[in-house]
Amino acid sequence: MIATESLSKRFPRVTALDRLSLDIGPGVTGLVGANGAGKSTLIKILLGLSPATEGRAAVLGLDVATSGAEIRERVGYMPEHDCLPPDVSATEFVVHMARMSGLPPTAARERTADTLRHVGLYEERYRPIGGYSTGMKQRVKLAQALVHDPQLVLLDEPTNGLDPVGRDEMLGLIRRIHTDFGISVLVTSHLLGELERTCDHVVVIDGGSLLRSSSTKDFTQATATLAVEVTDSDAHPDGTGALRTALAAAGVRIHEGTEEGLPGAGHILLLEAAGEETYDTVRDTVADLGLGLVRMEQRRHHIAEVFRPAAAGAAAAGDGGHGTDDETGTAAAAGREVQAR
Ligand SMILES: Nc1ncnc2c1ncn2[C@@H]1O[C@H](COP(=O)(O)OP(=O)(O)OP(=O)(O)O)[C@@H](O)[C@H]1O
Repeated sequence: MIATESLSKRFPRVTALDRLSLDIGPGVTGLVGANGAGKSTLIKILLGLSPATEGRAAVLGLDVATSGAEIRERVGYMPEHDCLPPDVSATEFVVHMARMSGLPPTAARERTADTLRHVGLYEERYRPIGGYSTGMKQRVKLAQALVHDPQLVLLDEPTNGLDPVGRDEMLGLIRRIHTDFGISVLVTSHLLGELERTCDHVVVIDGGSLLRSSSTKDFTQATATLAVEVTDSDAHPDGTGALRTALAAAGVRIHEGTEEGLPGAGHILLLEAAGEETYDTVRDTVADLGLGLVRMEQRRHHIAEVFRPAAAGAAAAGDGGHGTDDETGTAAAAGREVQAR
């Protein structure tokens, strides 16, 4: 779908993209990076709207340097910033955009009705956009990107300014663009966590350079790590410490990593699960010590944790689904930590 080779964009005072090489296939791909990481610059180059300083890029097999118009015919674009005319209705605006994309009048009206219904704006479609909420405006921007039935859409920060409910709804819509219509998606965000739920593949950039590109599954793969939390007792006022010593004596490997920032951090032991018998060893050891077992669960990575220093070498870092803040840090902060290692 998208391929770049040593792509750079230099402005007089700043390098927005620095020898970026990417290969993005079909499906939903997240492009994550902090403000200023170079996401919007990359999108503008991919649309043929802004020339690269050096390197090459192709979208749907078309060279961005020579085939900008053909690319824009086949690709939808949802810009980051508010760019909607306040005095016209969603229907008028989206029909206009469909006509601009080359659809004949009847097809433009039909596609507009279908697309506005898909983004959940059917009832309000005749009201002027100026009276819309941020969430509704984002939906209009999404509708105009989809109306000409593109093969690929580039969505620049579509969840910007939305409250948590609006953000979840937008992420659901984005997912369905691919599942319902087979349209591939490149979606940018500065929030690592929201891409984890929405994307098949995640690309992380910082300072215009590639930090990592891999499937969401690889980012978040299940690890053979057990998290164990126990109560203290009169005999063992530091239950966690007593369990640590006893398990180490029983030959269980204990990870050094902790779960900073998570509820119960400091009381949770992270162990290597060598097999089924590790579960039995933990259960028996907890019982022998007379402690209460609060929980024992296998851990998964969250994307954000891939970038935490504590995660280095400790596949341990992770969360079983209770309380990791999906928005922990930005890609840039994360990236700097990665680079620092
Ligand atoms: N036309 C321009 N002239 C000069 N510098 C620019 C221009 N466009 C972008 N930049 C700079 O290039 C860098 C990358 O900007 P870009 O907008 O691509 O980042 P971004 O990841 O999309 O961030 P944001 O989410 O804030 O839009 C920033 O330092 C920005 O200030």
